[in-house]
Amino acid sequence: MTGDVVDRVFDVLAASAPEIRAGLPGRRTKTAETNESGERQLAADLWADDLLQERFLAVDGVGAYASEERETIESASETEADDLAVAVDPLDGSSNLKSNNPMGTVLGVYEDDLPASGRSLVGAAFVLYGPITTLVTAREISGGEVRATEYVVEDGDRREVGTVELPADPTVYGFGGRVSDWTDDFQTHVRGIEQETDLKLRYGGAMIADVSQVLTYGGIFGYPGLRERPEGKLRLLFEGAPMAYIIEAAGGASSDGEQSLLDVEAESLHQRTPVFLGSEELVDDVETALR
Ligand SMILES: O=P(O)(O)OC[C@H]1O[C@](O)(COP(=O)(O)O)[C@@H](O)[C@@H]1O
Ligand SMILES: [Mg+2]
Ligand SMILES: [Mg+2]
Repeated sequence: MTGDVVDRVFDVLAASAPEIRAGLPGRRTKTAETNESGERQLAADLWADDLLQERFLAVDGVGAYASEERETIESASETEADDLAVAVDPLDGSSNLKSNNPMGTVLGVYEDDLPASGRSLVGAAFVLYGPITTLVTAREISGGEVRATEYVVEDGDRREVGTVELPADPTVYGFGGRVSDWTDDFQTHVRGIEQETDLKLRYGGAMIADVSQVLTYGGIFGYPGLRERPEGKLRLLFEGAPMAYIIEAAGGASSDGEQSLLDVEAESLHQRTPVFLGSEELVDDVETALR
């Protein structure tokens, strides 16, 4: 039953992706509005949020919709006690719209009322609007095993490409924020990566696109806690936990600097957290450096 609802949510995301993509060209301008995180919203952010709210709340078995771009949780017109909640970053990396660089959509499907920790996730997915539109999903397949699968989205349908597994030999790294805003410990750690490893820098300013490189080539993506903002930038419910669910399903690891992002307690809907996602040994190294 839960698995069926999760599948329907993934289907709706796949069906909506080409439509969202097609609606982007005319919506690259900033509006006068700001979201709960204090960021100026683009016309595209607001439009994709409205579209996804309507679509997901119409799914049988989905009772609630929450998003980075709206203050409060929206409920379906008719709800049941065991309904699932969908939490969405409608456009991740939307500042890339101006320069025409890749962006994405992220979602988590939670079985508990929001805010809930990543341990309540029963599914997560992201769409990458790159040269082609791809969808990566993660959900339980049997007996507690969660699998990540990649699809190509064509004509609103998803065609399976295969299981996603991080390569054993990592090759890329990328960290967000300004270097001067990083803590001394984190600066030292990154200098070590630059000078003592063979990893190549890959950073594009959209978490989805950067994590997709990590899923493909192995490595690490992170947005650390900053000197003036120890909680970092990315949001736990809409970005950190869903991506952690996916990367852990693909054989990688996640961390807020101390523990798996799935174990971070969720106290508020728009809560931020430092985010590290990638190959297990590289995530372990960050935890050691920040300890
Ligand atoms: O420009 P910065 O500070 O490096 O931040 C980039 C990060 O912020 C984000 O754009 C935040 O996501 P939104 O675009 O959904 O607000 C991430 O995708 C990206 O990793
Ligand atoms: Mg985002
Ligand atoms: Mg966003």
